[in-house]
Amino acid sequence: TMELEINKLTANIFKSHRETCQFRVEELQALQWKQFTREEVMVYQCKSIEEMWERCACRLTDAIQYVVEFAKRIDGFMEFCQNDQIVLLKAGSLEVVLVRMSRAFNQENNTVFFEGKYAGTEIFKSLGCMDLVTSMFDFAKSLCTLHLSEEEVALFTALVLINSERQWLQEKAKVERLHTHVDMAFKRILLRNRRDGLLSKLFQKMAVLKLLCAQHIEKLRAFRQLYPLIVHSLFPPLYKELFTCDTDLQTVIE
Ligand SMILES: O=S(=O)(c1cccc(C(F)(F)F)c1)N1CCc2ccc(OCc3c(Cl)cncc3Cl)cc21
Repeated sequence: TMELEINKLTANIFKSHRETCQFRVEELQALQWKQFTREEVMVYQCKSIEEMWERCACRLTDAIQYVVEFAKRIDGFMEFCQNDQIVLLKAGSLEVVLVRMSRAFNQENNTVFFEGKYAGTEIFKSLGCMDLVTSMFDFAKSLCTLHLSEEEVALFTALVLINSERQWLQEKAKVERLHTHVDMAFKRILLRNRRDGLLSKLFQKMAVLKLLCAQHIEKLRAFRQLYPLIVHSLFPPLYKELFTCDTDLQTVIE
């Protein structure tokens, strides 16, 4: 029955999230008062723009690898054609990383987990894109105020990823069917937890996610104008496949 199918999908998405969330909430909470010292902040702020960009690109790629694994474990995702799997990951992986980042945000002092400790925006100064960094911190903060449970994060990130409105999908109807089932699963959980006001708030967040991803692409384009060889030789292949348009995607889905 449909009821049974939705229950099975819900359990599968919870399990996939637990297995691929990169950092458990308990770990992140245990670390949240481990701050960088003033000296450590200085060291980061003295790094070159090239080095900080390379670090962030690598950290982001690490996070995205877990999102790729999350997607692959969602029942139905691997049944999509290769093109559609790649289209969904290209469009949605950073969005999922940004939703997950809210779990690593400390609202008391506006710091976020980065390279083993919690950092304020000032640590990212040498990236040369404090507007994007600030927007990402603001997004993480705004998501924190919704106090999402791990189940709500799991279902919301699945919904963000399996989006049948993405451009260039070849089997849109197939993606739509799974999206509808994830949507039903999410609505059931929200009703059961008496959180039904949440979905409309989350839809507003999706619009912000889109803007943040567009901003990131813009900043990457500007950076690449200045340092083409850094991007070419030092940025992870997966990062380049997902965020630049000049490579055909191979390594995304093994
Ligand atoms: O580096 S993270 O551990 C990181 C962790 C916390 C806050 C940040 C930042 F930076 F958002 F405050 C970065 N990581 C994991 C999650 C994540 C998302 C985007 C990202 O990089 C995008 C980027 C930016 Cl925002 C500016 N210039 C170059 C790049 Cl590639 C990195 C990242």
